[in-house]
Amino acid sequence: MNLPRFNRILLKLSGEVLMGQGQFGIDPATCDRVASEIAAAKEAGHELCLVVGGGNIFRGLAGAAKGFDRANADYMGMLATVMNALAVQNALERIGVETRVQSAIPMSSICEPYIRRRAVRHMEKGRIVIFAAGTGNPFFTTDTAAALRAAEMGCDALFKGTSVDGVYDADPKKVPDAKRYDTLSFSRVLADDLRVMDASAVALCRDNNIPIVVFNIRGEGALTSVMEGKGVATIVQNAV
Ligand SMILES: Nc1ncnc2c1ncn2[C@@H]1O[C@H](COP(=O)(O)OP(=O)(O)OP(=O)(O)O)[C@@H](O)[C@H]1O
Ligand SMILES: O=c1ccn([C@@H]2O[C@H](COP(=O)(O)O)[C@@H](O)[C@H]2O)c(=O)[nH]1
Repeated sequence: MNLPRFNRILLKLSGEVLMGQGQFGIDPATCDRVASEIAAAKEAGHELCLVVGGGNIFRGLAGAAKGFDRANADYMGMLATVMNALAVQNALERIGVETRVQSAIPMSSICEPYIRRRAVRHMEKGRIVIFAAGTGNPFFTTDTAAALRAAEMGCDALFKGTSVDGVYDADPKKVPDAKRYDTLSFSRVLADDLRVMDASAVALCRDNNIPIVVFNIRGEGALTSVMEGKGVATIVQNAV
C-alpha cells in the first residue's frame, strides 16, 4: 500500500519480536537486524523515537493470572521493557547510532529519567530516544505509553511493529480467514473492539490526530519498506 511520508515517527517495538525464533528473552541477531533498519530509516531523513514492549520477558496480566499482585506484576513488566531498551540501545550504538534511554521509572545508574523537554532536545540533536518502563504506571501497557510519548514528542505517526501485518476484522492468530484492512478509522477500531492495540492507546491517538501504522516487523526489510511508504500495513486514522 502507499503510505504518506511521515517525518517524526514513534516506533513501538513489540517485545515479543525481540525473541526472534526463540520462545523467551532477547535474541541479539534480531536486535541487530531491527537496529540496522532503524538506522536506515534515520539515514533516509526520518526523526525517530522508540517505545519498547516487554512481552518477551514478562507481562503483568500473565503474572497476575499466576497469582502475583497485579500492580507488582505490572512493575515487573515495566522492568522487562528496560532490559529490552538497553538491548536495542546496545545494538544501535554498535552501528554508530547515537541514542539515549529514558525511563519513566527513574533508575539513574542505568539511564536518564524521562524528561520531555530533554527528550525533544536529544531528537533535535539527531539522537534516537528509547523510552523505557512504559508510562511508569501499572494497569497500562506499552501501547498506551507509545501513544502518550508520540503525542508528547509531537510525532506525525505511531508505527506499531508487531507480529501481525495489520489490523484484521478478528484476531488472525485465532481466526485464520480473518480479513485484513488497508485503512480504517479510529472509531471503527473502537466500535468493533479490534484488539491489535489497547483502546486507551487508540483513543489517545484519535484525540491527538496521530495516525497508527500497524505492520509486521518480523520480516527482513519490513521496517525499511514500511518507512518508505511501501509494504503491507494497516493505517488507522481519523475519517477524512
Ligand atoms: N483485530 C486484530 N487484528 C490484528 N491483530 C489482532 C487483532 N486482535 C488481536 N490481535 C492480536 O494483537 C497482537 C499484537 O498486539 P500485542 O499487544 O499482543 O503485542 P505487541 O504490543 O506487539 O507486543 P508485546 O506485548 O510483545 O510487546 C497480535 O499478535 C494479534 O494476535
Ligand atoms: O505503562 C505501562 C507499560 C507496561 N506495563 C507492564 O509491562 C508489561 C510489558 O509491556 P507490554 O506492553 O505488554 O509489552 C505489561 O504487560 C504491563 O504489565 C505497565 O504496567 N505500565
